[in-house]
Amino acid sequence: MTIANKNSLAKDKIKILLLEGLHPSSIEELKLKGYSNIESLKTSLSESELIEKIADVHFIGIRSRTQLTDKVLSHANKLVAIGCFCIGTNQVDLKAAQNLGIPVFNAPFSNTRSVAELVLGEALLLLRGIPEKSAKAHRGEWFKSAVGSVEARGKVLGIIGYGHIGMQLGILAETLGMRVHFYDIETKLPLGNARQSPTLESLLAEADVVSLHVPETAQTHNMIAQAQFSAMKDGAIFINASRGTVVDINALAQALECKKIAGAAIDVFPVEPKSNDDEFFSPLRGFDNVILTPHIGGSTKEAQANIGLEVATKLTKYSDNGSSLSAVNFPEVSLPDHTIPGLTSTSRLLHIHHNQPGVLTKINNAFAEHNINIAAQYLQTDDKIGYVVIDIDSQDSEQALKELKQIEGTIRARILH
Ligand SMILES: NC(=O)C1=CN([C@@H]2O[C@H](COP(=O)(O)OP(=O)(O)OC[C@H]3O[C@@H](n4cnc5c(N)ncnc54)[C@H](O)[C@@H]3O)[C@@H](O)[C@H]2O)C=CC1
Ligand SMILES: O=C(O)C(=O)COP(=O)(O)O
Repeated sequence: MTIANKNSLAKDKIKILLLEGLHPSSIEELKLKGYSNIESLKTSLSESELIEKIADVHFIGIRSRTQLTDKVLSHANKLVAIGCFCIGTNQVDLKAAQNLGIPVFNAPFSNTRSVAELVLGEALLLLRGIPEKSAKAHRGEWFKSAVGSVEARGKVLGIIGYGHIGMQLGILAETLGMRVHFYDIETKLPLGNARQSPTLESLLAEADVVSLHVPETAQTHNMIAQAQFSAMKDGAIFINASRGTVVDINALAQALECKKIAGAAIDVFPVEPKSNDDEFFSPLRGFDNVILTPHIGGSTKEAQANIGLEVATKLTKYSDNGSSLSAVNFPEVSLPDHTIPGLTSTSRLLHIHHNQPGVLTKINNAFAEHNINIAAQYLQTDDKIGYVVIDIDSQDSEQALKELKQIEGTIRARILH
């Protein structure tokens, strides 16, 4: 049994729900830090199941399938933080979470190498027409031919979205002698001999292999549709391991049908089955020259183990000392550990508020009125919210919490320890 301040929760009362079969490293890390009240499920949950379950959960861990919508979050009365055990955070309504004072953490690097390796492997196979030849062989057909088969060496790899994955892919591809061109909305430092294309159209016109590595945003929705397929080279190879919504899937099916695109590898889909037991429907089923994979770009032993540890550590740090470093929707505060000798007799309080002028002054005035001595104070804001962490003498913690809750603009206030 862990001991807690009267107004903070004992660790064994902190309820953690982990979904989508997270790697055991996540549970190991949580347990190591003293969190034992963990429910871990292999699958995602539907909206109604989530609404029911999330009501008494303090932390939730998900991957890319679980949709934490505004509606679901409005039932998350006790939720302290969300861990996305993946890169993408588009499955969470980040604004809704922010308004409720709930930080969202992810693992921005852990599975990037896995995606880059998969994409490069697929590019090589598709340039040689292997998926088609393999499919025929499985049906008893012998299709020995060099027609349409080319080496990767000297070919142009067009990367759309030159971020963590796109850059690694570029470096790996150059080791094979590919020429790397990329398109990004930001000006990026080209690694190796890569070069940035000024427009998406110019990139599409020059690439032998086009690979997508952008996040799901309003801007990337259907960014590759009929016009973009038309702008590609005849016989180009197309790869998408980013998000299904980035590509008009029917336009891709058409481009494959008319042989504009010679082959494709698709890992992500506009609609993906909720579990391995559900049937997968797609207009791309049945094309021998298309590699279809069930959203496994980041699904390697190494990536999942690293992600489990990384995100669990971020959640326990936030829970243990209030550190919000690397939250994607929340002001980032990096804090000293409260177990540092000399700080043990202090209490730490967290205050999350709407970012409006004067909140800090009001807090300090209220504390001064009650002779509450502030040992340390950390404040960060973003355009919407402010996050202040305050260390005070332990004996004053209850009064301080009372004062914090009365400050105008307060979203949440609690005693951490
Ligand atoms: N298939 C899978 O299992 C996985 C898929 N992903 C997906 O891959 C995406 C990319 O991952 P990272 O490279 O780590 O992200 P990142 O954030 O490092 O890079 C994304 C890049 O895209 C650029 N970008 C954004 N909007 C753009 C636009 N409209 N046009 C052109 N460029 C644009 C950004 O400036 C940035 O350079 C993730 O957001 C995620 O959705 C990530 C991991 C695994
Ligand atoms: O990291 C990402 O964004 C991914 O797409 C991987 O998602 P997953 O953890 O495999 O559900």
